[in-house]
Amino acid sequence: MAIVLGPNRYGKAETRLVRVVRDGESHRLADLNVSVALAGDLAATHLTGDNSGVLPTDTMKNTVYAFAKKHGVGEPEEFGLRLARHFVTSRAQVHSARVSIESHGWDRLGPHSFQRQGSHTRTATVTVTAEAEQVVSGITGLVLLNSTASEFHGFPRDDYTTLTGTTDRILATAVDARWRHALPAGDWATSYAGAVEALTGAFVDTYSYSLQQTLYAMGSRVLSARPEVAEIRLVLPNKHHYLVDLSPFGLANDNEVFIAGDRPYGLIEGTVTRDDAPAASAEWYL
Ligand SMILES: O=c1[nH]c(=O)c2[nH]c(=O)[nH]c2[nH]1
Repeated sequence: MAIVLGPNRYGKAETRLVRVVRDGESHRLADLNVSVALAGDLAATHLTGDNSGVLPTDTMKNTVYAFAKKHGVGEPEEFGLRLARHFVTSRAQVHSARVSIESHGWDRLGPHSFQRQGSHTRTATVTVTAEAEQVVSGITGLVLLNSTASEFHGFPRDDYTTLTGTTDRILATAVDARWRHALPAGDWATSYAGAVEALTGAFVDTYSYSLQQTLYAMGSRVLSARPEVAEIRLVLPNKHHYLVDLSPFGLANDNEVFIAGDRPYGLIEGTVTRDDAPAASAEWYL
């Protein structure tokens, strides 16, 4: 009996790329999850650890970002073909390249503001006792992004601070909001639609120096627009987008190519309330 190496491949999975195209004031967005898998003459590394034919998966990731800058993204099929052809034609050991792409769609809210397509969830929680009824409405998973008009600087530094301040960054979050009604809304559908419009409108309109500032603007806009809402609680993950350093490849990156971070993320939480808001039921505080 002989033991032999069967089919194998390797690559970098799930490179999260956000490419901003800055057409003057108006921006466009590509948001991809790119997985590369190469196959070919790869026996040596498996059998003896000889890596002379093993293009690092780190290089594959860099290629995704560099190509996004150099050539743009275009349709995912086009971007995938460009990458796969590159790996097959540039390395003799690589006989096959598979590039799989998930492309997340975004709807436009403004020149540099977007709402991710897909599901967000409307929520409603009512609490009834002999004394009172409380209605809490909400939304979760509403993903919003501004590709500019966001800065973060002026923060304190200590021995562990490495973050550099920025005057132009992507600001993105998945809105998780709950608001309690002071008055029965009468028309719950109109109330909900108006609250969501206020949340997204404030996100779009606020030139942001911190996600905390945006949170307060969003909460205030809901209270201003909807007299029936007494108080709103917002939980906003800061979905970080890291600027890719393309200088090793001789490429500039003028806020065009980003790594969409996964974890960890900042989590900004806050309540915006009316000073004359009626008392909440105990459940609101749990
Ligand atoms: O809007 C922000 N608020 C923060 O508190 C913070 N902290 C951080 O590292 N980046 C950011 N961004």
